[in-house]
Amino acid sequence: MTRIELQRGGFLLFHDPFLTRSEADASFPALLAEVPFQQQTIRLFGKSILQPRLSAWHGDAGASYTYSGLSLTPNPWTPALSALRARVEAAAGCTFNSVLVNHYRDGDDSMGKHADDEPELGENPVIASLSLGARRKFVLEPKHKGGEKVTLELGEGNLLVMAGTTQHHYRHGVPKQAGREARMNLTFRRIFGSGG
Ligand SMILES: O=C(O)CCC(=O)C(=O)O
Ligand SMILES: [Fe+2]
Repeated sequence: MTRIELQRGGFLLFHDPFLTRSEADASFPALLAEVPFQQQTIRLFGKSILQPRLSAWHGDAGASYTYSGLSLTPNPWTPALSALRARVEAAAGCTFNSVLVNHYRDGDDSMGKHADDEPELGENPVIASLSLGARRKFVLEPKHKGGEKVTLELGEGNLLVMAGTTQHHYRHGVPKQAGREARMNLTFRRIFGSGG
């Protein structure tokens, strides 16, 4: 495990490898079979846009979150998601009540730069990000001037934990990368409020 202190504040814990090869190889098809992936539409500047990836949100019944004024109820935990949650909680040393699962079908799928800083996640969220399948560049860069850019290759069952004030000072994303095979990423989170 490598600990990376971020210059502007916050830190990363990088476990590479994390899952064994056989755990990672078994998890990918199990999740494909169990998780109801959908291409979600988001509204941006008054326009409806299809997200460039598939996703699904699972969690405890109380862990609802509010998005564009809607209170969303998570899908229930599946066997593969519960097993991975237990594995990730043991490594992170904390508990999670929800997970956002993203499926990048190929190198054309991506995630724009953002910070996971919704109020439901609390002041300094611990976000544990497990990646399966093809490795993709994960870019973390400061929101404001000063501070370093960090690029990691996430995939093949490795685990990145973002903690401390990381979400206050940095944004992260997964750019397009031509020719890459399918990848899945699970960000385990703790949602506060609504009894969760
Ligand atoms: O796919 C990744 O590695 C990043 C996912 C992410 O940032 C998120 O779900 O908030
Ligand atoms: Fe994120």
